[in-house]
Formats: sequence, structure tokens, C-alpha cells
Amino acid sequence: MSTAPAAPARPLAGRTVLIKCGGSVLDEGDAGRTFAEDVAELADAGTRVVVVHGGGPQIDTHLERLGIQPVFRHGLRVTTPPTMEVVRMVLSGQVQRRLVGLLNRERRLAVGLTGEDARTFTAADRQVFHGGQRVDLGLVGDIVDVDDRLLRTLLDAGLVPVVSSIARSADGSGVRNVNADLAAAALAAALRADTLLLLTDVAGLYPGQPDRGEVLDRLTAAEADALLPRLTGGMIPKVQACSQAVRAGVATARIADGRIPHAVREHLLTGRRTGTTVSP
Ligand SMILES: Nc1ncnc2c1ncn2[C@@H]1O[C@H](COP(=O)(O)OP(=O)(O)O)[C@@H](O)[C@H]1O
Ligand SMILES: CC(=O)N[C@@H](CCC(=O)OP(=O)(O)O)C(=O)O
Repeated sequence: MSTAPAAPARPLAGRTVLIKCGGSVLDEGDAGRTFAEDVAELADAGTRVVVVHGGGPQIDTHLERLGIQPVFRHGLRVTTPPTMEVVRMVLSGQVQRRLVGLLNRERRLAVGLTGEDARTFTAADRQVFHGGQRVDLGLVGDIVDVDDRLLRTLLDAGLVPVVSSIARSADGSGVRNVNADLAAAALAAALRADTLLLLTDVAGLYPGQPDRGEVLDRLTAAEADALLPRLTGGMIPKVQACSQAVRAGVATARIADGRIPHAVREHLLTGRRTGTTVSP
């Protein structure tokens, strides 16, 4: 007697998912290859998939080679004009090319672009205040407008857009460096995605960080916002991104371990739930 395969949690065809792949995940063993296989499987099932990628560790490596010390404040890179050149080069010239290459290995599937292309992302200067003082982050931007027409054209053609988190500046003067989690959230909201999946190099949100014994399973957007002042480093933009996405209408946002082979299949095809889920 044959057994029917387990039914996925939601119908796959017509669903839109936004997957953010952290730079920390891409160099992890087989994770890049299985990521590409899973994305192809989702696309074959009729799911509209958009990938936003990071590349923080890869940018750090390149900056250090050039003798520039990476500096972060509140989880965001302080971006001087020379650093911006490196960010743009590493994200769109190195990390994105690698992902697009992996995705196109078996068949015609992926198209790489940055938020500059077809004015997909427009960003205003990011304002961060700490203790009443403005923190100068340089050329860091917050997305204020998403023009999703190019992405929808690609999705309608059955292709997978792979997007770098670089934006055109709102005043038209140049480009801005946008955190990739926040870019993914803005895009998920614009595309009215069903799910935002943030794949990273930890099992989820550790409420007792630096103690990593327990992962927070689930929280609401209001609980996520209340937690923000206690968070540090890369978890700040991730939790902000989840909160912003679900408040904007995305049904579920999840922070999950992307180092595990076939993490995308586990989360979006089998309906298994690990990591930290944020709901409205
Ligand atoms: N409370 C927390 N729970 C989990 N990870 C945390 C927490 N606080 C800080 N982090 C750090 O956040 C990192 C993930 O963010 P980041 O380095 O920006 O990854 P990515 O490249 O995937 O975006 C983890 O490697 C971890 O060191
Ligand atoms: C403003 C800002 O911090 N931008 C990020 C963009 C890349 C990114 O977010 O990469 P991960 O997802 O791998 O962390 C940076 O320069 O590192």
C-alpha cells in the first residue's frame, strides 16, 4: 500500500513568500546548495518566491582587507562613502551573483537586481536617536517607497527575483545602504506576501541572550516591539522587520535557522515550525 505525501500547511500555488537569506547562512556547508534546491521546488509548485539576501560578514571581510574597520550601531553598519562602495560591490557583485548562480544551475530560474533597478527601493536617511542625541549612521537608509512593478513582472513570468538591499536615495543624490531584514520586510508588505522567512545563523530569538538554552517560540507584534529596547546587534533589525511586516498585513514572519540543510523546505513546504514566529 502506498502512503500519500504529507499535505503542506497551506496551498502552494499562488502563494507569495519572501525569503531573506542572511550573509551568515551562505557560507555554511551545504546550506547554499539546498537553499537553491528548495526555492526551485517552491517555484515549481506555483509559489511566487522573492529572495532578499544579506552579506554582512562578506562585507566585513572585504572592508578588513582594505584596512577599514567595520562599525555597527544599533545593529546597523555605519556607512561612509568608501564603505558604501564596498557594500554595493560585495552585495550585488559577489553575494547576489553566487545565489543567482546556484539558483540557475539546474534551469532558468533567477534574476538578480538591486533596489536601485527600476527604482524598486527608495530610501530616506535613517534617523536613529540614542539618549536624546542623533546617531550619525552615514549613508544608511530606511525604505520609504517600494515600486514593485519590475518584481511583479518577473514573478508573473515564473522567475525568482534575487534582490540586494541597496536603495536609490529619496533626494536622488545617490544610493543608501539598507539593512537586508528591513528591506525584506518592506518588500513583503508591498507584495502582500503571505510569509516572511528570515534565515539566519541562530535557531531563533534567544530571550535570555547570551544564554542560548531556550528559543522564544512565538510572539505578537506588540510583544516584539516591547522587547526591542532589550535586544542587541543583528537581532534588532530582525525583530523590527518581523513586527513591521505583520503590522503591514503579512500573515506570518519567522526568524529561523538557515544553516540546516533544506531549511526552506522545512518551513515552507512541510509546514514544520521551528524558530521564532511573529504574528499580528
Ligand atoms: N537575543 C538574540 N537571539 C538570537 N541571536 C542574537 C540575539 N542577540 C543578538 N543575536 C545575534 O544576532 C545574530 C544574527 O544577526 P546577523 O549577524 O545580522 O545575521 P544575518 O547575517 O543572518 O542577518 C546572531 O548570530 C546572534 O549572534
Ligand atoms: C545598514 C546595514 O547594516 N546594511 C547591511 C546590509 C547587508 C545585510 O543586512 O546583511 P546581513 O543580512 O547578512 O546582516 C550591512 O551593510 O551589513
